Amino acid sequence: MNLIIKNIKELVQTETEPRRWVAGVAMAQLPTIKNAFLIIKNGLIENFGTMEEYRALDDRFYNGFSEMDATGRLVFPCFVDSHTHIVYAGSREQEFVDRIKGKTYEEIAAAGGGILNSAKRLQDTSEEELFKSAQKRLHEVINMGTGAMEIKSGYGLTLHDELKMLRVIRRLKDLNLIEIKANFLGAHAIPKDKTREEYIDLIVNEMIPAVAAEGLADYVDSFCDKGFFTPEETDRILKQGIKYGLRPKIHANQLATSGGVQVGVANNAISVDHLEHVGEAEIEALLHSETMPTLLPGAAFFLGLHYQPARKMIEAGLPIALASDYNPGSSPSGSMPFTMSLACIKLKMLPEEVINACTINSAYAIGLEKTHGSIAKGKVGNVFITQEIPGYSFMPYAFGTDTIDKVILKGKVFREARPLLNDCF
Ligand SMILES: N=CN[C@@H](CCC(=O)O)C(=O)O
Ligand SMILES: [Zn+2]
Repeated sequence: MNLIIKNIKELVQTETEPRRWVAGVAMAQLPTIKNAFLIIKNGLIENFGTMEEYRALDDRFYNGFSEMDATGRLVFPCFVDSHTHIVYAGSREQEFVDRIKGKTYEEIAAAGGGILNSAKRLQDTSEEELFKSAQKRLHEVINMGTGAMEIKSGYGLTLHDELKMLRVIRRLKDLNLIEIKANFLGAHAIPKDKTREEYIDLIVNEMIPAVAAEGLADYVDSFCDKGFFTPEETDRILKQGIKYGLRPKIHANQLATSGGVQVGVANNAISVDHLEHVGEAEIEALLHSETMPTLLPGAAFFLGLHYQPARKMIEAGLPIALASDYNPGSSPSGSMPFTMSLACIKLKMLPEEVINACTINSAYAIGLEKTHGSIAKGKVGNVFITQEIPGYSFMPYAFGTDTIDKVILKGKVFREARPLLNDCF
């Protein structure tokens, strides 16, 4: 679809020179254009600039385009959510209540709850049912401004069920307008009926070759953490994934200083995610890498863990990406606006830093920095228009408030304007 958005109060995250990511002090710089226009043609960003520049254009080229007026509103590139687990069955609010009463996430997992609880439910659920519930979650997050995402397997834990999850992800990819990357997370937990050795052999010898044979995944993951997979086990799994064309993208250092960051970097992971436990050695390893440190403050918030040392990382010169970690156990929300608020409030990141972390840097974390994550000519026309708000810092400031008015995917309106509650009176 062809669309012109005019009179934009501020067009956020504009880009004229391609960037892979932004790091260190540059994270606090956010390019924007005030009083702007944006043109989307055949689903791609065709042009943008000031309204003055717009008036100088020859409008014969834009005959027949739909028009929108964004007076008082900001336009952002859609968020890229680079870490989710939205294919799952059932929910885990009983564990939520158990944690309120004092149990820890690790205690619940060790007693057969947690990931194993979700795996049991997923094994008992058909592919069709899984698809329907994941599709609902996908629509939910698009309405909150997400325009590209990564989805993991990891609640199957058998060859049959891991493939079932990945086929659901493929179907989501095929049937939706947003770009989706699939991550094979067989190494999420050890199932009860297998020893560690048996299960890791299964991942390496059967699951990875089968996933690759059907072309079902872009990435290979491992939950490299205390009580889950060791760096040595992770290294074996990642190397086998690489052999089968899957780039590593892993869970690391959520529960302890696990060695996950180093094993990820050593295997050229595209990102290492969570990072509650990060010290000098991890920062040093990341500084000399092409690996995007990805923070998931929603999981730290929900589990009551201490927050990631974002300031220390940025001051050391690192880039940071942020993602929702939408999953039933540690982050049952896929809201990128709330992720931004948490990162500002708890990680002490600036609004400019969180916007960079949720757009261009998270696009890099799923290999989409050339097509998503900024307003640049030729990139995919996935944008959202805000309600009338004072400026971009209002979004993370007004936590929990729905500040989005419309979501546009490839130039098509996905979410129509919804009045704010105030407008109803
Ligand atoms: N940390 C590992 N995996 C998920 C949680 C999975 C679960 O508890 O179901 C996460 O990213 O937080
Ligand atoms: Zn995760």
